[in-house]
Amino acid sequence: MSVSQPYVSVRGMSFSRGDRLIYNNMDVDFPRGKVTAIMGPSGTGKTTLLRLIGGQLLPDSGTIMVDGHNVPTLPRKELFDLRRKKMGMLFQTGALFTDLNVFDNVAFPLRVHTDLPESMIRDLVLMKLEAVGLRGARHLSPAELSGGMARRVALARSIAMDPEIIMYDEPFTGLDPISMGMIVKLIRGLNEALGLTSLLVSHDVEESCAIADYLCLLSDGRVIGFGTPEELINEGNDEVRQFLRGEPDGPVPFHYPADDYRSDILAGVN
Ligand SMILES: Nc1ncnc2c1ncn2[C@@H]1O[C@H](COP(=O)(O)OP(=O)(O)OP(=O)(O)O)[C@@H](O)[C@H]1O
Repeated sequence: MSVSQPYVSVRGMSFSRGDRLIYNNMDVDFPRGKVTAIMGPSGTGKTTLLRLIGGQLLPDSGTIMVDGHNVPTLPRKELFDLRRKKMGMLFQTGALFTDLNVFDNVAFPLRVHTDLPESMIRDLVLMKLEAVGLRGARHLSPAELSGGMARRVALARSIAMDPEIIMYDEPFTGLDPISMGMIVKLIRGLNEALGLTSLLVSHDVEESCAIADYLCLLSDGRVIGFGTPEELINEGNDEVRQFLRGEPDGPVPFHYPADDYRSDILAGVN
């Protein structure tokens, strides 16, 4: 799919881990102001793609334009500025600081990256906490929060600096259905309220279809489908439909590439 004004535009991008080619000359555009869910079999490279967009990993070749800046060639300082001013990231491992309370966790990026007076930081933090429904929980410590609340505080922290794009990696993992529903609603709501571009990596087909404007399906180092959930469910190729319907048998292989099984067993080495 070609997008008229993408916020992120990847062209001819290749990336390997050791001798494993994760991306092979990939092109993809992520539309501005929309929620795009990036999906695909385990180990395809979804998290890797977010890290490439965030400049934490460098591609072997190709361009990764974020709002007109080619991330892989940005000097260090400009990359930090881009990340700080425009990108919010919510990684599953992005734990809260356990020795800071909820308020101070959300205030942290503002205190580190801005010279704003404390009175303004207070207003901003309360605004972000209000947006995730936890203004009343600001004095609690992370140990006093449920998993779902902690995820919402992390979300408030990741929007503290008013990013233009926010990348979520598996934001629903480990949440009970109610907390999951709240996060789904929040991701969608924040996208609209703040005019964000959102990229969401998730395995949850139902939740992703419910909030995403577009789905981007990756397999074997390339995009195998890009479109609205309806388009892909109704018109996607066999591989796309296999994935969205959760069918174990189909064109997407169950096995990670391996040597011949029989010779592997007989070789007797690990
Ligand atoms: N730090 C690393 N060093 C070496 N290989 C890595 C590293 N991180 C990831 N990989 C490999 O890169 C590939 C892509 O990993 P990635 O985590 O991006 O996949 P994913 O699609 O997000 O998977 P999942 O859905 O299981 O989270 C995998 O084969 C993984 O084994």
